[in-house]
Amino acid sequence: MTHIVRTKQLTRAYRGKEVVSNVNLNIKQGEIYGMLGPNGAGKTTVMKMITNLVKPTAGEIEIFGERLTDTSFQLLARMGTIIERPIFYEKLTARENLELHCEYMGYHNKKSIDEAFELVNLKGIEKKAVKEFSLGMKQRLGIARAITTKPELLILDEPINGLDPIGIKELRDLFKMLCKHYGITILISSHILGEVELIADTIAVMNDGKLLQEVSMDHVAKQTAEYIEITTNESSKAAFVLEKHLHISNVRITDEGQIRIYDCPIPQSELMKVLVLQDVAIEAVHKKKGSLEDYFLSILNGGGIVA
Ligand SMILES: Nc1ncnc2c1ncn2[C@@H]1O[C@H](COP(=O)(O)OP(=O)(O)OP(=O)(O)O)[C@@H](O)[C@H]1O
Repeated sequence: MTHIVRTKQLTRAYRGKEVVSNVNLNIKQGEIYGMLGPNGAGKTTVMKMITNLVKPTAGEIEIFGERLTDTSFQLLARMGTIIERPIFYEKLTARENLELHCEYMGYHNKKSIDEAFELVNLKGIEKKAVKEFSLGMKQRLGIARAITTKPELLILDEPINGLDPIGIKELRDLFKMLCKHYGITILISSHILGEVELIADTIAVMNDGKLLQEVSMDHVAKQTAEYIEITTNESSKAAFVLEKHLHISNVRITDEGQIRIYDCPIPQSELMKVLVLQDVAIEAVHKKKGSLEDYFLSILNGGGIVA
């Protein structure tokens, strides 16, 4: 598996206080990687270090397989970024802003500016001065600017802040499309679970400067799958019966002694019949679905869900 970004023990301290501590990220080529965490978790600082805006106190960053240093201009030219709010020359038009950006980046394919405007749905208004743009339009212009130079890696810090639901959906679709059709790897941060879960392939959960978990959404989906929960004070016997008589082994016994059956291959009624016939005393049976929110809260609270 090729990794586009890897950080090793990445750490940053301000006045002796670590705001990012020993963070190891592994961002794979072609994926959308979501950094999730409350305000102040350290997400922006990690992104600033990856884009050379802030120097790490300790640790290493590897981008496109090369170690990032003070002079890694070639590596930085392969990235498109929006860190914190995108800043523009307000009196200039949207197009002039992008043209200036291309000049600054030494990128000389002006046609890509038209493509970028089209992709972010700003075609037709690119001759307007940026000062007339709404917040949502500025966010989209920021993304247009980040993609004009055809980056291989997009780094977007809270890109959907302040957008309305339609704007959010448009950007979500755009990110997926950039990833799928253009093969761009995207690192995106957010403090809102619902935003990240809908687009990310991998999620890094951060809190208080630490990476609590790096997990694939496929894994999370399994953790939050449907299950049948049986309440009994004979959980070991029940698990034995399930295995012996029904060959059901995808079972977990909770701390409270309930049995959770994942991917149950037979109807609930049949399951009950067999347990009752084998003399297992059952108090209750429920069909349940693990919630994604609970899953992440359990990570944030230092728990973690065991498969
Ligand atoms: N230049 C700085 N000097 C001192 N402390 C800083 C500096 N930049 C960031 N911090 C502190 O580092 C911590 C992490 O900030 P950071 O902006 O990386 O978090 P975040 O997860 O991106 O949150 P947010 O979404 O609020 O920006 C915060 O406590 C912040 O106050």
